[in-house]
Amino acid sequence: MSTAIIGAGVMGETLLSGLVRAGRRVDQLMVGEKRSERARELEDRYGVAVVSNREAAAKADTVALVVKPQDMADVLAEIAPDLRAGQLLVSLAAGITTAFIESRVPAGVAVVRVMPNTPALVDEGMAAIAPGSHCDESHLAEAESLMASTGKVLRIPEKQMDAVTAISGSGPAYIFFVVESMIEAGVHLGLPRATATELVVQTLVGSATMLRETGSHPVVLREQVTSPGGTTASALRELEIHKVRAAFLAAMEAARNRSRELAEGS
Ligand SMILES: NC(=O)C1=CN([C@@H]2O[C@H](COP(=O)(O)OP(=O)(O)OC[C@H]3O[C@@H](n4cnc5c(N)ncnc54)[C@H](O)[C@@H]3O)[C@@H](O)[C@H]2O)C=CC1
Ligand SMILES: O=C(O)[C@@H]1CCC=N1
Repeated sequence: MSTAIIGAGVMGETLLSGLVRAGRRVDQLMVGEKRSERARELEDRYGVAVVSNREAAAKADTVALVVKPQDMADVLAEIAPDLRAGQLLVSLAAGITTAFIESRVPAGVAVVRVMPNTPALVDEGMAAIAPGSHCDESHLAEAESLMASTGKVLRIPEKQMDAVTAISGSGPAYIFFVVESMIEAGVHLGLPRATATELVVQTLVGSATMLRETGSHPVVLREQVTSPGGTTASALRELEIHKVRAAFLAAMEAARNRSRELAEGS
């Protein structure tokens, strides 16, 4: 089964590298990429064939669309003449609905909408997938196997996709923001930057591993750290006073709303 990736920026390369690591034959992969210097970089790095979008659409069994949401209509208009019924089109773009895609491609092309995230680069990705209206189990299973090469995959109804985008799609950026803030705070407290960085990163990895391995609720894990009248209680009080919880709610609502707007092409 050959797979084409159209749009090989950050997320397109993340998918490509994951497929290569998972053992997909490079001669069964191809890339369509607008920027020629970027195309050459990928040819050099992975030995993958870079072809025109139309050739990719005509030759591949599965076509992954990894261009920006704002570029999706143009790419679909370009490749629609080369697509055929039974082919699988997987869109990784935020906001873009399966209905948007289905209305621009030949009838019978199966469409799956995916929301991946960048930890896929280290095979710890979280991808959610939702079927379009001409999708059967084999199409969904193929999309699942594509994304499973870089991490976990969850099947969801498409109506949850904007909320999922706000959580796991954009989520790594929130975590990196928290990490950056904690490192800066460590430097303010007088620690060398390298020390602060090592402390914060390992604290993050350890806490994430505890969440995954114990399956305990985060409130339980937080309470275990919070000694009565101690340091953690003092810190958490400040986080509440500064409305960090409310800020997360507002931030994720903004991301969800932006995902909805992207569907309208803005
Ligand atoms: N970066 C991330 O963490 C995530 C990104 N996504 C989605 O992935 C998609 C791509 O995002 P990024 O990789 O971050 O953006 P990017 O800007 O790094 O990559 C987009 C690539 O598409 C190429 N491109 C644009 N028009 C093209 C055309 N007509 N034909 C061929 N290639 C074309 C660009 O040259 C660029 O290399 C977006 O739709 C985004 O919503 C989804 C989840 C996470
Ligand atoms: O920021 C964005 O629009 C994309 C979608 C989710 C993560 N990055």
